[in-house]
Amino acid sequence: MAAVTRRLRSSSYVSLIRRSLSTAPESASASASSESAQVRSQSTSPPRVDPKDRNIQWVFLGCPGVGKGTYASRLSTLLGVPHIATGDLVREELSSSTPLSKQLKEIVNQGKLVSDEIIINLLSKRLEAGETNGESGFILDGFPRTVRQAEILDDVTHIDLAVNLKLPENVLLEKCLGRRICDQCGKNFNVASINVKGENGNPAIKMAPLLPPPHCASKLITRSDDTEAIVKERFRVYNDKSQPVEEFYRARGKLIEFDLPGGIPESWPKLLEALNLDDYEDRQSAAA
Ligand SMILES: Nc1ncnc2c1ncn2[C@@H]1O[C@H](COP(=O)(O)OP(=O)(O)O)[C@@H](O)[C@H]1O
Repeated sequence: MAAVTRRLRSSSYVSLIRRSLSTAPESASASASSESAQVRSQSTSPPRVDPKDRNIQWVFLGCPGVGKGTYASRLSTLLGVPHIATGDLVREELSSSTPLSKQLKEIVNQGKLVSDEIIINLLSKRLEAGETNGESGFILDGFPRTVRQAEILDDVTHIDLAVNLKLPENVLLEKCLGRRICDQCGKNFNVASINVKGENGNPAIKMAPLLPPPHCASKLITRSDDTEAIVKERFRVYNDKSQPVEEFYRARGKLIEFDLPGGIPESWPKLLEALNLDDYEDRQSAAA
């Protein structure tokens, strides 16, 4: 583990990603997904080890709108590791006026994925900055999103756990359409009030809106890619390109499947339980 941490901290980690990118064949995705499809192991269960003694190099998977950002960010605060969301890196780039931002705008607003090359360059820069600041460990949100990205990550470092958050697609659509961001502070909110009846063996799901405080209420904006047509295209792209990534980690015994039972109050304690962190939060608050 120490060797991996050293490797992660050393700047060679970033150059390794770049080197892997230039050598990984495009066709790797197809072969890896068919290989993984043959090996179907059960979801894993993380060890009950104090996170202080545990290497935290996790990835969060899941459809657009499922709440990867919400839960990855809460866990990052709890565990003291950086939360790195590639969607945020893309949006930061979009807000600049570089030639790359124009290219990205077009891709993102069609609900498509940015190329592996571009996303890995953005991620490498972010990791490089983290290395300089002495960061250790990470929770990646929105990466990897293709099997090729997963293979490149696997080539350069060890991933301990892949957490796959799940919600039914009708709930995901409502959640995406309800998303709002405060233009000033950047915090995320959701104005959707979700109340889906249980049918066809699926449980009922209720989620209260996550409303902004008064000082953010007049500054809410909607992401340009959160329209119904673009969200549906993103679901299609997810099923096509990103779902095989679930299989990639399942085949390696690293996948935790987590069906969200409702909003944050119901889901957060259950997620901590699934990650064997349920008593860790209590111990942290007791120590504070
Ligand atoms: N790992 C990635 N690979 C390719 N494109 C990405 C990746 N991460 C983010 N993007 C681009 O940024 C957009 C927004 O990402 P994100 O905020 O993670 O969206 P979502 O809410 O759909 O999970 C994506 O639709 C895609 O165009």
